[in-house]
Amino acid sequence: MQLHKTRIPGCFTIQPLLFKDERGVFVKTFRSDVFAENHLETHFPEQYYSISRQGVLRGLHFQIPPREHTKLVYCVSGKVMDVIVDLRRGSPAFGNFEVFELSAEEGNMIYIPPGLAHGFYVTSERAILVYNVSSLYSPEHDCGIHWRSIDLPWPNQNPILSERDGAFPHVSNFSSPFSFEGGEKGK
Ligand SMILES: Cc1cn([C@H]2C[C@H](O)[C@@H](COP(=O)(O)OP(=O)(O)O[C@H]3O[C@@H](C)C(=O)[C@@H](O)[C@H]3O)O2)c(=O)[nH]c1=O
Repeated sequence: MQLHKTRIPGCFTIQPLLFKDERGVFVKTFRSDVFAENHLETHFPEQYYSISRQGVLRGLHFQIPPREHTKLVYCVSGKVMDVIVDLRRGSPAFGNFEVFELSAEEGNMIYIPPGLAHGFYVTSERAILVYNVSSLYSPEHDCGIHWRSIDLPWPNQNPILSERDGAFPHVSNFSSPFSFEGGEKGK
């Protein structure tokens, strides 16, 4: 399992080992010892996955304080263009975004600290994304910003969206409740 820093402090890409043989592939997606050694979150009380078809865009989502959480995200079928945006006031990367390709073939993962918005666009025929989150779902704290309010290189300007995602505020109308403490896990 290899961890790589991104340009957004506290956000990492993680490459697990892929054991391939004639049967297929074996992938270990979480090791609490490796995460603890790297000062990453090890407590993930909820896990879930979504299945989406090509052209679907989900995001850009986050839970606000006091129910903010870390997400560990990976793709077990297909591939997606995955994006994060730093919403932490005082962060050296405040307002910046990063774009990654997550794919079942690569088995790569992204570790997203609290205060980052997350979303993705499905580039394969179908994609299954798995999430581990460090606190329980709270509908009252589950928020988002509009996907088009950040200058992201979306491959499609007319994606398949949920009604909720289409109604999220523009980032300029969103008063961020997140601040960068400089002591984020993984720093
Ligand atoms: C996220 C979530 C949703 N739900 C419910 C609410 C709703 O009825 C249904 C589908 O929810 P959504 O439309 O929010 O699903 P979706 O748009 O796939 O939401 C996800 O988007 C990506 C980008 C993320 O980063 C995830 O953390 C999550 O926010 O599932 C839960 O019960 N628990 C949860 O943890």
